[in-house]
Formats: sequence, C-alpha cells, structure tokens
Amino acid sequence: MKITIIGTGYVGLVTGACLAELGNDVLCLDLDANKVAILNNGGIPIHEPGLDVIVASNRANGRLKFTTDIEQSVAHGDIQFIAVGTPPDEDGSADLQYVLAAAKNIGKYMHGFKVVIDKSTVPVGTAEKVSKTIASELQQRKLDTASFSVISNPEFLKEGAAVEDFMRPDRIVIGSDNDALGLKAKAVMKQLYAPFNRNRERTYWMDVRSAEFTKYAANAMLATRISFMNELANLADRVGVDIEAVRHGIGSDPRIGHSFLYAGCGYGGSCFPKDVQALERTAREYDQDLLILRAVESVNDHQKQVLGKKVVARFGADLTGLHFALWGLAFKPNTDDMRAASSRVLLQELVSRGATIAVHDPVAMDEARRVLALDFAATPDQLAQIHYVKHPMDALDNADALLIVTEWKAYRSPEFSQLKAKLKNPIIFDGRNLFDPIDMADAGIEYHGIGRSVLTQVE
Ligand SMILES: NC(=O)C1=CN([C@@H]2O[C@H](COP(=O)(O)OP(=O)(O)OC[C@H]3O[C@@H](n4cnc5c(N)ncnc54)[C@H](O)[C@@H]3O)[C@@H](O)[C@H]2O)C=CC1
Ligand SMILES: O=C(O)[C@H]1O[C@H](OP(=O)(O)OP(=O)(O)OC[C@H]2O[C@@H](n3ccc(=O)[nH]c3=O)[C@H](O)[C@@H]2O)[C@H](O)[C@@H](O)[C@@H]1O
Repeated sequence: MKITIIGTGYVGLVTGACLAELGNDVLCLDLDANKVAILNNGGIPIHEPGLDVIVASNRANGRLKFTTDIEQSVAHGDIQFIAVGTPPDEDGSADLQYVLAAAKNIGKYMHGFKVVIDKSTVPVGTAEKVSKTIASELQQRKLDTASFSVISNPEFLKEGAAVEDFMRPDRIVIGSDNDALGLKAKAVMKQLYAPFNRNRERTYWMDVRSAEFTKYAANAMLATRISFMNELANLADRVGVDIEAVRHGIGSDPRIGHSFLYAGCGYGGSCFPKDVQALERTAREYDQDLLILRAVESVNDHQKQVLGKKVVARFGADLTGLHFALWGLAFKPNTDDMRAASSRVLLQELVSRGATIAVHDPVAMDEARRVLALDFAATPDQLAQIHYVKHPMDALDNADALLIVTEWKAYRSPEFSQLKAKLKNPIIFDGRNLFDPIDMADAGIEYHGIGRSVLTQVE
C-alpha cells in the first residue's frame, strides 16, 4: 500500500519503518530539513533499539523514503498518517497547531480518495477539526469534500522498545465513522493491519471519539499506578516497610498485575506528563475536575524531588564543596530522550545548592548537553558545575555519594568493592531501586532507595 507519514519523529519514523518492513511503499515527510538530511544520508536522528537496521534495509530496497516536499508527500500516499507532535500549550491542553497544519497541507494538495489517520495523541474532537480543516481547503479548491475520511488510530508504543511494540502490539485501536466514507476507510485499515492480526485478532474497532479518549485513558491509568506506588513508597520509608516486597505481594494478584508498579524518582518522558495534563484540561472544558489525575501529577512533581530531598536530609541544605556522581540522564533506559527527565530536576536542585556533579549516561550524553544548556541558560556558572564522563566508574572518583536516576542495564552489576574504593563516602541514593538493601549493608554501603529504608532507617 502507498503510505505517507507526516512527522518523522519517534512515532512517525518507527511507524514508517515498520510499515515498510511489512512490504508497504512508505514516504516520510518532515519539515525539519536537518532530520530528513540525516535520514537520507543513512543516519538515524534518535536512539531506538533495532530501528537503524530496518530503516537501513528498507531505504536500500526503496520502500522507505524521506522528504521535505509537502506536495510530493500528499500525492504519494492513499493513506496519510499524521504523526506530528502535540506538545502541551500554556494551559496544559494539547497544542494542535502541528496536526492542523498537516491537515491543511493534505487538503491543499490532495487528489482522489485519502484515508487520513490521526496517530498523534489528540484530544476528543480533534478528528472533527482535522476533517473541517481538510474540507475547507477542498472547498476553496472547488473540489469534492466527500473524498476523504479521518480515522483515529492512537499509538501505544514505548520508547526504548518502540519497534518491538509496533511489530507486536497488544492491541490496535481504530476509531472510524460509520457513514459510507468511514466504511470505505475502515476497509483500507483492515487491509493495512491484516499482517498484525494473523494469529489473533488484536484490533478494537470503535467510534472516533472513543478511540481518541482511549489513548489518554491508557496513559493516565499507567501514570496513576506509578504515582500510587510512589506515594506508598514514601510512606513505606517512614513506617519501615520494603516497597519492593509490597510490589511483589500485590502484583501477584492478577487483578492488579506486576507491570508499572515500580516506585522510583518519578515518571518523565514526552507523554505521561503532557497527556495527564491534557486530559485534566479536557475535563475542565466539560466542567469536571479530575481529582485523581490532579493528585497523580502533583505526586509526580514531588517525586522528582525525592532524591534531592534525601541528599539534603543526609548532607544538609548547603552542598557547597560536595561532589556527586550521577548515573543515568535519560527519562528511562534504552533511549536518549531527555524530555521531562527526573535527572533535570535533580541537577537543578544539586547545583543550585552548590554541589558539583559528574554525570554519565550510556546514550543520552549529547542530548543532555543540548537540553541542560537550555535549562541552565540563565546560570552558566551552574552549568559549569556539571561534568560529563565517558565511563560510569569514572564518575565515582572522589564523589561524596552516587545517585542513580535511570535503570540502565550497565548500572545493575557494578563491582561494588571498586565502587566503594572510588567513592569518598560509600553512599548510594538509588532512584530506581536497583540494588538489594541487605546486599548493600553487607558490602558496607549506606543505601538510600525509594521506599526501602526498612533496613537502613536513615531518618
Ligand atoms: N514518543 C512516543 O513514545 C509516543 C508519542 N506519541 C504521540 O505521537 C505524537 C508524535 O510524538 P513524537 O513522535 O514523540 O514527536 P516528535 O517531536 O519526536 O516528532 C514530531 C515530528 O513532526 C515534525 N512536524 C511537525 N509539524 C509537521 C508538519 N506540519 N509536517 C511534517 N512534519 C511536521 C517535527 O519536525 C518532528 O520531527 C505525539 O502526539 C505524541 O504524544 C504516542 C505514542 C508514543
Ligand atoms: O504515549 C506515549 O508516548 C507512550 O507513553 C508511555 O511510554 P514511554 O513514555 O515511552 O515510557 P514508559 O516505559 O511508559 O515510562 C514512562 C516513565 O514512567 C517511569 N516508570 C515506568 C514504569 C514504572 O513501573 N515506574 C516508573 O517510574 C519510567 O521511568 C519513565 O520515566 C507508555 O508506556 C506507552 O504505552 C505510550 O505509547
């Protein structure tokens, strides 16, 4: 099938590459000429396991192409995926300017029947806005407005496992209209996703608004589980309970399940924070206050400060002259994405209190340099308190403590005797509960996890 992907970011590039891998003829459009040049020169603008291989092979066989040419991209695909960003607006609502700009371009250049698919995460009612935008362009061109149908097909992939998630989805949610054009588009979607449904039906068909809402409901539910566990972990620290034992204890109930119950130093990334906010905003538009989601957000804001608070409780409010090692900058492992990463909040806290920090991340160092330069643009002296090291063990030299923010595999089994010898004080603040407090006590390391102070009882 001939497919155009509008927006070649995390979602667009993965969608385009995976659909090309399945035999489709895919053209990816992006307005960012630099991104398109990188892709056309055989590079990949993001770190995503397995993506480089399928992008390279499908570029080579001619099924995956990249362009900045809008007219060419609209002409190419009978299916037009919109996969542009929907960042938070000032009031927390999803900013639809990129989605509607993409829709406008489709209406401006299209000929013949097009299935337009909203893959971006968009609030309820967006498909109608996309439809109106395209129709208005067609009217201006005096063309038939009954020549397209807008489908909602939200994406559920996780960064760091994006290719795997796309290729083996738990579910495919498709919202379509039930009029003649909607049914025609539905038939196209059936054909497009047939390879994913070979062994079992994974597609859930529904109306467009419900599909749009399902995406927010899924992210809000996952964020809620995390904030719930983080709040319990903070209580566990006070009452002398091990949150990891509790996680196993409750997760074994199939009604609860084991996934997304890990307490830590807060959730980040481009989606949970913005999608929770956007759903709250939708509710307010309909005169409803989503009390649970407000709490989810504020627990998470607090949780991103938890490691900094533990450091202050241990070393005092003035950290001048103290030096720390920080392992993990990305918002989660297997990505270089720094959007809303907890490391950024922690670094602000530590350097503003006078500390110096040696930081390491297996892949996010370049992105961290870029993002932190913006975070500290007004305080270049503070930026200079952050040093980048190539090897995690090098960060430890003369550090007063090690802080862990991202649970990269490379950090899971350090040589503890070497780690202890390098640190000035054998202290670990572990924002992802990588280690067992008993092992740490045996190794003579003072250990501060999240909700694990039953054995260490710091304060
Ligand atoms: N990143 C993720 O893991 C997931 C993201 N989503 C949703 O997918 C959407 C896209 O997210 P990401 O891929 O992370 O965004 P991104 O920021 O990585 O990529 C968006 C791309 O769209 C391009 N763009 C913007 N306007 C354009 C236009 N009019 N024409 C062509 N290209 C245009 C930008 O230059 C950028 O390269 C968002 O709504 C997000 O919430 C959904 C599931 C997972
Ligand atoms: O809409 C999106 O963009 C995507 O958002 C999340 O995916 P992602 O943000 O890539 O990463 P997650 O693995 O969900 O992790 C998000 C954050 O939650 C944190 N987390 C996750 C799980 C957990 O148990 N505890 C926890 O603190 C992670 O450290 C990370 O900071 C969802 O998992 C995807 O299904 C969704 O498609």
